[in-house]
Amino acid sequence: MKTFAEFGLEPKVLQAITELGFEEATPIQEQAIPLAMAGSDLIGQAQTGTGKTAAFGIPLISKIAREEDKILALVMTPTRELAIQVAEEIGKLTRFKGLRSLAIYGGQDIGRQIRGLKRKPQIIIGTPGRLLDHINRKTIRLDDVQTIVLDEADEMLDMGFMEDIQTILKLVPEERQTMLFSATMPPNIQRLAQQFLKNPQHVSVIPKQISAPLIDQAYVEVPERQKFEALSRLIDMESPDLAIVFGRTKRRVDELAEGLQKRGYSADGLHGDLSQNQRDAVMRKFRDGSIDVLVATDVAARGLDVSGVTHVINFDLPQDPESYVHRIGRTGRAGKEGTAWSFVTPREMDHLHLIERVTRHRITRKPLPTMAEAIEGKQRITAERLLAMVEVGELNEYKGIAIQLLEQYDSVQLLSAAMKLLTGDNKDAQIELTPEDPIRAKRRGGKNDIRSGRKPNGGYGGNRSGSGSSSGGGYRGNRDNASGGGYRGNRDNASSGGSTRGGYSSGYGGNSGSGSSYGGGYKGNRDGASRNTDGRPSSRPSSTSTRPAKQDFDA
Ligand SMILES: Nc1ncnc2c1ncn2[C@@H]1O[C@H](COP(=O)(O)OP(=O)(O)OP(=O)(O)O)[C@@H](O)[C@H]1O
Ligand SMILES: [Mg+2]
Repeated sequence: MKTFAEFGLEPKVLQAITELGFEEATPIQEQAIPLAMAGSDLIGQAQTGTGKTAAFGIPLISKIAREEDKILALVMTPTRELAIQVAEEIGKLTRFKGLRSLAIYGGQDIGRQIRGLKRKPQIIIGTPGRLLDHINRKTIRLDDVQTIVLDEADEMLDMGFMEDIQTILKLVPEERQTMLFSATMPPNIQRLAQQFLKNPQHVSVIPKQISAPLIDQAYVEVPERQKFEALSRLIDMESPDLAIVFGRTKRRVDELAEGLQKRGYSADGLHGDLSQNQRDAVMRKFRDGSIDVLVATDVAARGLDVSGVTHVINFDLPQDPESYVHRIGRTGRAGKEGTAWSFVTPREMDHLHLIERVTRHRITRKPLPTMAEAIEGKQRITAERLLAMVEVGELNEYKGIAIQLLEQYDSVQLLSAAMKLLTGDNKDAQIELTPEDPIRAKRRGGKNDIRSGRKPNGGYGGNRSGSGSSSGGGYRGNRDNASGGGYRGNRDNASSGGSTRGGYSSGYGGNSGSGSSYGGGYKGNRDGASRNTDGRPSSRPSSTSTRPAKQDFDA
């Protein structure tokens, strides 16, 4: 493992890295940083949570001088939340160097962004739709850009982004460095690479299993109508510090968040029909721990890095295996362990097996948590809270009444009653969810396969639904229809199981792990899913809440 000092970085950048607490480079950083510093175009693939952001961020900022007053680097991300997060990380890395960076994404007041642009940032991190908007208004000019990064490049390739990205890339000088990063690199990435990259170096730090090694993956077979009960038992049993629950559609997410709240959980929902203010507020609450459970569509599947996420629960399986990999990758990051659970309805078992095949990982079947396990889990938490309170002390005001009560009642009886009150059992709240259709496994490969190069984003034979051609804009790009009319490519679902450990050694301090194995190409192709870009309200059909929620992406 290399230390960052070995990369020949300037002191101010090194200082920022130290401040971030990074001691050693992760494998992707070790491989990508020297190549990127040397100016190569790059395709970088490494498991979720292994520091790809810094792998491109460090070289990118190293190339820019503080005195510059033009946009010299552009990072594109598929979602607004990710743009914000990457901008923050770049902000931290440039803290001592004093570069200016700005996040540009849909849903935020454009006037505010224009004012930000007047401060002459050298680095822009944005979602494609809003970027184009600024380009068209001439508030952003890309004539001087020297470095372009597509974070979650494969995701950005999905229809709806491809054209925007092509438009943007064509506006950037030919003489530039272009880098693509993701944990998954379906073969169709090659198309974009051929078009826009020059002799790219491939850096792949992917062991045999594509999912991150520190994630314990399990699944539960559960009929659709019992899923909510299963979820609430699972949360009780596991008592996650922070959990992300993925639902297939916006409606699903709304209903789940509301149901969980009614049952007394501290939960909130995130999807693309919320205003950006609402989205920001939910993310803020989740990051600072004022909610424990984030219920989300795939808008939260890619790139988000929230420390303390111990559990990912796929309430609905994702449509494609890549999405599974990214969703569960919200836990088990930076050398920490995590647990992923997936709910699979009996008719979705084939789909689960597809995910297992593509990710080359067996997902362990587990029984539905029993009521007894759920109660035990809740009581354990209550007892922990109670004991923490004893530790803190400062109970003098309560001691008088406690002594009085103990004189009159049995101590076990009293404490049990207090525990019951504290546990706050809201199990009576009846929660009814609108049922979702099961996800069906699609054949991967075949003549429509993207690997054949015939269809840019074809996915497994023609799944990807025609999405709403909504007024003005609709979706661009071809995208075949998919089953279940009106759906646009939903792709969530996921399952998980079995403890997979070992393999890749992260190299972050304090994490066991064994040699990183490089190279294993992973060949899964993914189906495309549609989504609208931001900054184009017209392309977002109204009341899409019952559709699979891919359009949440971007901006
Ligand atoms: N060298 C390092 N040492 C310790 N922690 C690191 C190092 N590099 C990055 N990290 C931390 O690891 C976490 C994950 O990093 P990052 O978000 O860049 O992962 P990623 O590979 O982009 O994952 P994803 O595929 O999910 O987007 C972040 O909290 C980051 O600060
Ligand atoms: Mg990332």
